[in-house]
Amino acid sequence: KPVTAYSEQEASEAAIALRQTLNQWSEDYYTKDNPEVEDHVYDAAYRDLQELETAFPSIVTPDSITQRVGGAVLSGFTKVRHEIPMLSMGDVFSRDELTEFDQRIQKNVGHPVAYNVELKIDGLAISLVYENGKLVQGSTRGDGTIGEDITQNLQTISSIPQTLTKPVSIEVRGECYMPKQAFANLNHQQEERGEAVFANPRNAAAGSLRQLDTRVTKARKLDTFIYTISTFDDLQVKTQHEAIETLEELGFMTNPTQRVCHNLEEVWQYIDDYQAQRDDLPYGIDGIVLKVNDLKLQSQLGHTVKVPRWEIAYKFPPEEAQTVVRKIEWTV
Ligand SMILES: CC(C)(C)c1nc(N2CCN(c3ncccn3)CC2)c2cc(C(N)=O)c(N)nc2n1
Repeated sequence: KPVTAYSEQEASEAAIALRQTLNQWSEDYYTKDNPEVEDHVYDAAYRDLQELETAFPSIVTPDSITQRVGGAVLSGFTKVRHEIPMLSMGDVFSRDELTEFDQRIQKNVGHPVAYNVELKIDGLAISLVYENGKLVQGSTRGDGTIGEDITQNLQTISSIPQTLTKPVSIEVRGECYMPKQAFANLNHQQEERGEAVFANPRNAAAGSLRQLDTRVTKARKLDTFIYTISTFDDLQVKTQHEAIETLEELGFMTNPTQRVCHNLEEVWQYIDDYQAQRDDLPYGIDGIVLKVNDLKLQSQLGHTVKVPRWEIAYKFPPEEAQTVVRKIEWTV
């Protein structure tokens, strides 16, 4: 019915219902292959919500899906202090060094440990803060202690939930990256426009996130993999593997390749598996990350000024650029 036929109360109720439907459809769109509804159905409902919110500005809520679109042009980025520093990662380049790492851990804790092994996504680290399940702040890693507030830019990334499935207050961290195909299309477009091309997907992601015009960020097809819960609400999580499963349950995009390895043989297998698949992955990786899986052991091992003692990155040799470019078909 025409929006003029609504009372304010009816408009508010209709808007709430539309938001829930649109959020569900949007969630399905990014988590399932077969989106539940046709685009035109989604667009019609989106337009209905916009009409209601335009006719009744008082019913607009900050988490409404209509508020996600980029539109603000920021004058600059305010600084954000990370209460829990975003640590660096030790990295090694040989299996012998990985063995040394494992020996050091076993000596320290007095017994063999299981590792959660993850791909090292070649993007840039971000932090997301939620209060009662609502996104309140998003920031870059910066120097690990002071980052930049890029909340509005992060809100344009569809895989970052505006609202979690549970009203928890947590801080999470992960990697923001640009998929290889989006990177190829962007550089193609940059060339067409006579603008500078980006050297690699990580630079393209960084440049897209540090945009003062959020509409540009929105157009850049960025994505995320979240891998850490920094502050725990009353979440019952005992291992890194469970933490990532919990992140997925909360509505975050997580990387599906994580694997618990009970010894280094299983780690070598994971490395062989993913070094072989590297060129075919839709996103860039520059190695793998080993993390002591048991969270109590992690805190027992602690960290040095900059680096946790309980994790290590094993870096792959740089991939030859031409193989990456050759693999990707230009889309016009
Ligand atoms: C939580 C810890 C500290 C163990 C941690 N830290 C990470 N990083 C820290 C250093 N970072 C960094 N960035 C710039 C300069 C220095 N260090 C960039 C992220 C991780 C990055 C990835 C990834 N890329 O896929 C990952 N699966 N797990 C991580 N886990």
